[in-house]
Amino acid sequence: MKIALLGYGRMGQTIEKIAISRGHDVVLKIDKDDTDYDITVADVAIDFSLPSAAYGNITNCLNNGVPVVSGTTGWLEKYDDAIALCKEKNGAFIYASNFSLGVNIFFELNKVLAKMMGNLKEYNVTMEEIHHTKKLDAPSGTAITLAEGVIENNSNYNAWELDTANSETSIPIVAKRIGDVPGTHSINYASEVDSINIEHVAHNRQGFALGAVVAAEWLSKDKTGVFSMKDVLGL
Ligand SMILES: NC(=O)C1=CN([C@@H]2O[C@H](COP(=O)(O)OP(=O)(O)OC[C@H]3O[C@@H](n4cnc5c(N)ncnc54)[C@H](O)[C@@H]3O)[C@@H](O)[C@H]2O)C=CC1
Ligand SMILES: O=C(O)C1=N[C@H](C(=O)O)C[C@H](O)C1
Repeated sequence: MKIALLGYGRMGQTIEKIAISRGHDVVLKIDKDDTDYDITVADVAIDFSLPSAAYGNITNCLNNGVPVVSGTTGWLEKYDDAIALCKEKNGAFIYASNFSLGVNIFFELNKVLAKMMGNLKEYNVTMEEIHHTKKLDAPSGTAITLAEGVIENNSNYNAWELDTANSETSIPIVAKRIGDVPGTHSINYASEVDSINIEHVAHNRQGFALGAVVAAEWLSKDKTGVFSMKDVLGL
């Protein structure tokens, strides 16, 4: 498979190694100063760029009939426009706030726990995410997906807020930036008598990168439409 990497930073470089180890050719490595390139030389594109760049990269792929996988976070105010373009162009697109297998299992665990806690009003939920100091967006895309998982499955909550919640129905997400932490997410339900805590800890970026390459392999096999990692992993 011929892969275009849109964004050649920490994730782009990790994805390149994994893609090559799985027998793929990386035919384009596009970073911030590359404006003049032909995306159609690739069978599939993988975008891990910046919140400000992701939408332009995705629309370029969809407008040129190239299936695109995006893991960039912090651009989701334009997600519905990307979906509409994908449908209009009969294209293929996957966005995931987190491509790792472990986090996608954690997403499902979070939903089950949220449902179980729905009738237990004595527990209050809080979330925490910890990432490296170079991260541009807060809260993380993964934390937002986790908060949405609680809101969809527990009628005690209808919103999330960064740091402190201003109402009982809002989930506070505390975002910490420390060293080179690849990504730690935890969800805590606390009552006066006890607490329940679930946590996912990424040890490095390999899991995110492998998931993105697996998603690109899956998407490039004659798929049209908008998909998620649940589709790829069959969860
Ligand atoms: N969904 C997931 O599983 C994961 C998502 N991420 C997200 O992926 C994104 C990238 O993360 P990192 O690689 O750690 O960041 P990074 O800062 O190391 O790399 C981003 C690269 O994009 C480049 N760039 C800037 N403008 C561009 C443009 N127009 N086209 C292409 N590239 C451009 C930058 O120069 C930089 O080299 C972030 O939004 C991060 O939150 C990171 C890890 C996992
Ligand atoms: O910026 C990162 O590094 C990460 N970003 C993603 C997010 O915002 O959730 C995924 C992962 O946690 C690493």
